[in-house]
Amino acid sequence: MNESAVAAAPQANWYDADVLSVVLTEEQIAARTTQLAHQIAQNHPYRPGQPRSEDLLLVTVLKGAVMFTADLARSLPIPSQLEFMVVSSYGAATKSSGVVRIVKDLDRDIRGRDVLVVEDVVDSGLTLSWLLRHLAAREPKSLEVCALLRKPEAQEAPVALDYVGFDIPNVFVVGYGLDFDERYRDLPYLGELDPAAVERP
Ligand SMILES: O=P(O)(O)OC[C@H]1O[C@H](OP(=O)(O)OP(=O)(O)O)[C@H](O)[C@@H]1O
Ligand code: HPA
Ligand SMILES: [Mg+2]
Repeated sequence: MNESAVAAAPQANWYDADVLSVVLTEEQIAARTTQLAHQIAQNHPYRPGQPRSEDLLLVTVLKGAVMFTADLARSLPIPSQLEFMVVSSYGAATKSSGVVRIVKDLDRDIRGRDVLVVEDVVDSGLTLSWLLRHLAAREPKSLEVCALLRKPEAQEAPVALDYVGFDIPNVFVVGYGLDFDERYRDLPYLGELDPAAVERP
C-alpha cells in the first residue's frame, strides 16, 4: 500500500454507536504511561551488568492488560521481562462473578524475583486481591502492582496499588484492551459503553 492510500484509510468508527463518551483519549493514556514508567524505574534502578534474573518481571493479566503492558514495557527506561497469566472473572457480564479461575498459569518460577503485576482495571478488586495472595505464596523478592485504571467506588476487596494511572468513575468502560464479551479491545481509546449495546448481538 502506498502512503496516500494509508492516509486515505477510513477512521475506525464502527464502534461509535456503542460508546456513550470518551473517558480517556489515546494521548492521555500515552502521557500517563510514560510518567508511570519513570516512577517505576526510579524504584527499580538499573545496575549496569546486573544479571538477567534481576530484571523487573512484568506479570500481565491477560487479556485486558495487553495493550497497557506493550506500551508500558516500551516506555520503561530499565530492562523488563514479560510473563503472562490468564484469569477470568467476568466473561459475558458487566459485573464480576467473584469466582476467579486460572485459565493459563505463568511459564516460570517467580521465587526471588522483583515482580510487577500489570492490570488494566481494578473494579471490585476481587481479581487482584485473589491474584496477589496467589503470587505472594510463590515467594517473589518483591511484589508490586501497576493498574492503569481504578474505580474507587466499586472496590469490594480493597487492595494496595503501588502505581495507578487514572481514577475513573464507576461506569463500564471499553477499549485499549478492555472488552465487553470480547469486543472493543481494539478501540484505541477508552470509552463508556452504552448499556444498550449490551443487549445488541
Ligand atoms: O476488580 P475486578 O472486579 O475483579 O475486575 C477486574 C478484572 O476484570 C477484567 O478481566 P476479565 O475477567 O474481564 O478478563 P479479560 O481481561 O480477559 O477481559 C479486568 O481485565 C480485570 O482483570
Ligand atoms: N470494563 C471492562 N472490563 C472490566 C471492567 C470495565 O469497566 N471492570 C472490570 N472488568
Ligand atoms: Mg473482560
